Amino acid sequence: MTSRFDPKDHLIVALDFPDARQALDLVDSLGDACQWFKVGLELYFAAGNRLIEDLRNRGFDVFLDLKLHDIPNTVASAVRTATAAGASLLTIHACGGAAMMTAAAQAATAPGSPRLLAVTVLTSMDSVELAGIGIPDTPAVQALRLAKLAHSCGIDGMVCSPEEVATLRSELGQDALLVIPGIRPAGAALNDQKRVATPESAMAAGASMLVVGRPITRAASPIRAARAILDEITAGAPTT
Ligand SMILES: O=c1ccn([C@@H]2O[C@H](COP(=O)(O)O)[C@@H](O)[C@H]2O)c(=O)[nH]1
Repeated sequence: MTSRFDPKDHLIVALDFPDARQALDLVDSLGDACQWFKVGLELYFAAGNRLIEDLRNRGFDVFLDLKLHDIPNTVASAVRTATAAGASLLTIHACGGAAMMTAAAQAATAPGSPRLLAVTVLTSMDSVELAGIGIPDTPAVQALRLAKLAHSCGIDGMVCSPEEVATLRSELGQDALLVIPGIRPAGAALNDQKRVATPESAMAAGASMLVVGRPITRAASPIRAARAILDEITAGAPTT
């Protein structure tokens, strides 16, 4: 039996707020339109595991975007303690290398562990910024290199920009979990994002899930913005 496509399973709203009250006000304003919420560094430092528990108690799924990057032992230990928070997804930085990612993957085999996502090249970076940190390749080349490395280390999925998603999908196969920020509806402000695409084109290129922050959270009507993006997700999703 095939399960019915529901665009809510493919949209993660980034709760980039300085405190729990503002984050939960936004969540409340969306009603039941969205199922997944991302807690990043700003909100986690302010609200911690209690907010994750609160979101879970309301029936939502949580993506904890802490982008862990340290020596293997420290990252593996952090993955173990992060498991207690109850998030379903957790990020590490792929540029931490193979030993770090392998240790993280092993730590995430315990029951109740989140699925791990390796961040390849931040969507705010272009070739000039990569050159500035000593990487002469394009973001596309670097993202594919890091995604393959993460895959070989047993990491569940990858974060990349919409510009790389088609290549990663074809190289890593249908089972790879490709989670894509840098999403901007046509005409939306780019803010600090450099490698972007619309929700519809990111889905058509093979994205598993889209991460959207400001185009929803800073919209005059967050729920209207979220519904428009959900419609685009449906329009871009493969029909088979
Ligand atoms: O490469 C990356 C990795 C993570 N992010 C996060 O996604 C959201 C995007 O927010 P917008 O407001 O839609 O730009 C944000 O929380 C980032 O920390 C990313 O943008 N790029």
